[in-house]
Amino acid sequence: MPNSEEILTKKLQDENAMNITESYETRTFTDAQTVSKDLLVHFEKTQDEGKESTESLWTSFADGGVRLRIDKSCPQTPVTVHQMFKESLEKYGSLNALASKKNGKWEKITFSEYYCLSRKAAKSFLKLGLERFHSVGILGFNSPEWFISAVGAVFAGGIVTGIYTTNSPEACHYIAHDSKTNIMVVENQKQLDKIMQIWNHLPHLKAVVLYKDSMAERRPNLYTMEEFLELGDDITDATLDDIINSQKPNQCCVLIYTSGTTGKPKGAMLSHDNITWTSAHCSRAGDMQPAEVQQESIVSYLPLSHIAAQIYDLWTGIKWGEQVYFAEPDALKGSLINTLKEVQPTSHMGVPRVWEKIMEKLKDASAQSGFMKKKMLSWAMSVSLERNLNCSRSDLKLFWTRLADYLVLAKIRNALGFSCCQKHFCGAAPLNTETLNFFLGLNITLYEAYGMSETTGPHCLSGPYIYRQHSCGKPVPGCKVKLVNEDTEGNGEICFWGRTVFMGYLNMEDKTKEAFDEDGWLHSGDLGKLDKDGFLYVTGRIKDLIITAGGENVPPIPIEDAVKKELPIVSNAMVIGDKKKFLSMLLTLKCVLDPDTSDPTDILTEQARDFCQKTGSKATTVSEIVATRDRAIYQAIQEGINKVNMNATNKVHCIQKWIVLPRDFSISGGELGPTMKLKRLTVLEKYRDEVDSFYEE
Ligand SMILES: Nc1ncnc2c1ncn2[C@@H]1O[C@H](COP(=O)(O)OP(=O)(O)OP(=O)(O)O)[C@@H](O)[C@H]1O
Repeated sequence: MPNSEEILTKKLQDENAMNITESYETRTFTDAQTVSKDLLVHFEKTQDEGKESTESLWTSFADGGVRLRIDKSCPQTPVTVHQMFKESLEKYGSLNALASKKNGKWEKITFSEYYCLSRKAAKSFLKLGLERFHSVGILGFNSPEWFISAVGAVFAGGIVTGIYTTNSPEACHYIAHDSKTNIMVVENQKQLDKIMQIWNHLPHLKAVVLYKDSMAERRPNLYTMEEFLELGDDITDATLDDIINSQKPNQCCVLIYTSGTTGKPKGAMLSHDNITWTSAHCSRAGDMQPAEVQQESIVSYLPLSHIAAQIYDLWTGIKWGEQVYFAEPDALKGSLINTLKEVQPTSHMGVPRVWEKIMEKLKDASAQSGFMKKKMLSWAMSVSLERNLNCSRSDLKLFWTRLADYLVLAKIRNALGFSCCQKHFCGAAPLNTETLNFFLGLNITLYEAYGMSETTGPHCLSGPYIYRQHSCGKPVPGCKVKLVNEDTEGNGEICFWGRTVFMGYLNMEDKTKEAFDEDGWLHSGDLGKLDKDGFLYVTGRIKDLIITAGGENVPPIPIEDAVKKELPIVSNAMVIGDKKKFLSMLLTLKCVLDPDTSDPTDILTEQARDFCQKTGSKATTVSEIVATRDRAIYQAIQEGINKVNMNATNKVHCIQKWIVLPRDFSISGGELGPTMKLKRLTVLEKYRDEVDSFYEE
C-alpha cells in the first residue's frame, strides 16, 4: 500500500483535472510543514469496499462519484462550489452579500469578506478534524454564521448537513449518526442541550460550535464562533487549496434529509454540479437578475435544512451576487413582515402555508376594518383578479385596474413589504386556488416552483415569461420531465432527468435503486399532466394514494381540499381508508397560534368563530366544541361533509365517519413537516385509537 506522502503526491498531480471516471481514491492530505498528526485528514478508500463505478448515475456512498447528466441540451462544463464562488468573487467582491441585525442595526459583509470568512471556517473545520466526505451538521436559524459554516464545510471537503431546529434529540442523533457528523454548529443553548444529550452516542462527533448565545458553561471541544474562526490560523492556504482543488463536481457536498412525509428521513446526496447547476439556471428561469444587471435583495427565513431555502438563499445568492438579509428567528411567528417592510426585497419565496398565513391575516384585518375600507378592498381585489384571470385588453378595464391598484392595492403591497418585489415564488407543496386567486387580486402573481429534495429543489419553475395559471411552469434548463403510466385524462407519474437530479440516498442502496428506473429517470411519486405547450400541472401524489380494502384507489388531497373549502372552520382534514372498508376523516379546527411557540392554542380564530356564530353556536374554543360535541357545529360539519360527498366521484370516495380532534396539527406536534406537508404516517400512529374507533364492528 502506498504511504501518505506518495498518496499526496499523486493527489497533487491529479488536482484540477476533473476526472469523472476516477471512482476510487486512496489519498491522505497533509501539509508536511505545518500539519500535526491529529490534523491529518485521512481518507483511505480501497477498491475492496466495493463502491459503484462513476459510470453509474447513482451511488449510496458519501465518498462516491456519479456520472453527470451532461448532454447536448446542457453541455456546460460542470463546476464545483468553490469555482462558482471564485467566479462571483471576481465580479461581485465589493458588493454587500449578507446583512444581519445586531442591536437594531443592519450589519453587512461584502462578498470578499464572506469568502475570506468561509476560508477561515474551512481551516478551523480541518483543525478540528473534519474528515473528507464527513459532515458538518448545522442546527439553527438562518444567519451569516449558517452560510459561512456551510460554505466553509464544503471548502474543507466536508458535506453540509442542515438539521431542523424543531428536531428532537433523537431525530438529531439519527442524522448526525447517519452522516458521520464530525462537527456540529449550533445556534443557541436550546440546540446545544439537545446535542449534549446525544454526544456520547455519536462516535464521529469531535467538536461543537455555538454561534449565537454566549456559553453558559465551558466544556471540552465546545467553542464559540469567534474562538472557532481563530482555530485554523496555523493551517496554510496551500493546505486548504489542495483540498479545494481535489474536489470534483460529481462528488457530494450537501446532504438534505427529507422531512419524512413518506417514512424515515432519507439523506439525499447532492453533488457540486447539482448545487452549481441549479443555482445558475433555475433562478434565471424565474428571472432572478445577476448583480451586474440589478442586485437582487432577498429575506432569508425559511429553514435552510430544506432544499428550497438553501438553494434560493444560500447557493443562488452566491452565484448571482444577491444581497441576503436575515430575518429574526421569530419570523414565522409574526416578525417577518417587519423585516420585509424594512428590506423591501426585490424577490420573495414562500411555501404555500406562508402565503396562506398572509392571506388569513389580511382577511382578518379586513373583517375588522370599517365598512368603506372593506368595500374598497373587495372592489379593488375583484377588479384586479378579473383582469389578471382574463388578461382583458379592454382600455376601460385597464383603467379601472390601474385605479384600483393605485388607490388600494399598492398600499397593501407596501404594507406587506412588497413594494419593490418583482418576483413572488411559491413552492415545496401544492398551492390552492383560493390563495393563488387572493394574491392575483392584490396584483401579485405567485410563480410556482416544483421539485423535491432529490432534484436540488426546483426542477420546474414558472416566472414572468413562463406562466400559466395552476401550472408549475416548465422544466428548468438542462432538465426534462416525462410522465409514465398515463391514465385516460393524461395524468401520469412525473419522472425527472437532468443536472438537478441527485446522486442517491446516503447509506440506502435499496431506496436509491427504487427511486430510479433502469434508464436513470428519477420517479417522483407525484401525479402530473402536461399541456400541449409543455407546461406541467401537479395533480396528485401517488405516495399518498389510499387503496381501500376493496382495491379502489382514492387520492385523498382533492377530498381534503373540498372539505376545507366547504367548511372554513376546518384547519386540517386527513382522509383515512388505506386497507379499510370505507373512508373516514380526521378534522382539526382553525386556532390562534401561541405567539411565543407558534403552537396551536385552544382559542378559535376570528374566521372559525364567525363560522360558529353563523351556525348559532357561541363557542370560542376547540375544547368547548369537542367536549360538548356542540350540536350546531357538528351538524354544520356533517352538512358540509354531505355536500362534499354529493360531488364525490363515486360512493367509495365518500366520507362515512369523522371526528374533530382536540388540537390542531403542528410541526411541534409532529403531524406536519417543516414545509407544512401532512406527515400521514405520524398522524395515523398518533391518533390510532381514534382511527380504530371508526372501524370497530
Ligand atoms: N409546486 C408544487 N406543487 C405540488 N406539490 C409539490 C410542489 N413542490 C413540491 N411538491 C411536493 O413536495 C414533494 C417534495 O418534497 P420534499 O422533497 O421537500 O420532501 P419532504 O416533504 O421534505 O419529505 P418526504 O420525501 O419525506 O415527503 C414533491 O414530491 C411533491 O409531492
